[in-house]
Amino acid sequence: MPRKRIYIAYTGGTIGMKKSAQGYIPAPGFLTETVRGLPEFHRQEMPEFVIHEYDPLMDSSDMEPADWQLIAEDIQSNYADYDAFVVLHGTDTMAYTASALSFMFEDLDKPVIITGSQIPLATLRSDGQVNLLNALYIAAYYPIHEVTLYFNNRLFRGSRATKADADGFDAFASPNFPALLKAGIQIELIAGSLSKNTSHKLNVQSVTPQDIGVVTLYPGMNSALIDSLVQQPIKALILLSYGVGNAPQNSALIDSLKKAIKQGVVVINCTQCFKGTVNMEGYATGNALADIGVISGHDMTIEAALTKLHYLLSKESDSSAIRLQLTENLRGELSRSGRVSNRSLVSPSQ
Ligand SMILES: NC(=O)C[C@H](N)C(=O)O
Repeated sequence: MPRKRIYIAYTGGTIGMKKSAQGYIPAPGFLTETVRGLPEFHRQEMPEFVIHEYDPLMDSSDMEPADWQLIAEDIQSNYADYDAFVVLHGTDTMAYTASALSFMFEDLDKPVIITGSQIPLATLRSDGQVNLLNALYIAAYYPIHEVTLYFNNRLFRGSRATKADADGFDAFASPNFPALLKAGIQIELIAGSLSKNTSHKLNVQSVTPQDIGVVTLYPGMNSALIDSLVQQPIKALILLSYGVGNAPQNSALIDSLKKAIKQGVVVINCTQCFKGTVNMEGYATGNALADIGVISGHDMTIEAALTKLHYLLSKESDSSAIRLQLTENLRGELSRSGRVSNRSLVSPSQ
């Protein structure tokens, strides 16, 4: 069997960084040179690969939607020439990019795996070598045709992943969906599928920056804070509520949200809990939100909710289409399928 060909897009992040007086910084050429010197990467069993280094290399904390667009277009322009794609990326916003790319790639039928490391590849005890080596191996021999995130021996669905540990090697989790694959002594497929999705042509939906508010509720929060936020020219507001989607039964807060929804702001309710799902029918405190037209974010991560909003607000101009698709399962990002209660579709003018 001919060796698979993999395109590595090195965008930046710790994996290729070098120590400087200001701390770790990305250094052009350094990752490519390091990989060239590591014999495991060039064994006969490994796929062939090319490394394309971005200019400038970025710490992922500096990334913006324009960078998601750049990565998507880079993969699109190399799509026909490679069997799979590995994106080397900083860990800080890796889950945002993974979610964004999941939505932007429509009809993806090749693997796109995002990975990186907590310690630079060229540093002793780095997790970069195993992460990159396994990502390449899995892309070649266990091709799962979706956007995924590989870290610390697990492959996650991109639209389900979240950064879960700031300084540990087990830095990512997928709290509401099982890992697609686990790499132990054996490589074990769990929730992933090796069957091809489509034979359609890849379509990349562009995203443009969108003004989106994100608010975490906390006991004693002054509703004037929400009121002042919804006075801003925002198109959507992600409310990180308590438990299964509850907010205080404070009439000033409900009135602010109601006013925003009337003005066309899409308000989506995600839980601030690490795991679990929103169910606004559960308590009166959640019901009050559903009644005014707040949309359930179900069990989406905040990364998925934010990037899905970018995707939908860039693609659609009709607000009821946006509201409907937010509750639908587009890329495996939420557990509930298209079934939605009519109340969550109350249009802003009603
Ligand atoms: N481990 C890392 O890659 C963190 C780095 N600040 C980044 O996100 O680019």
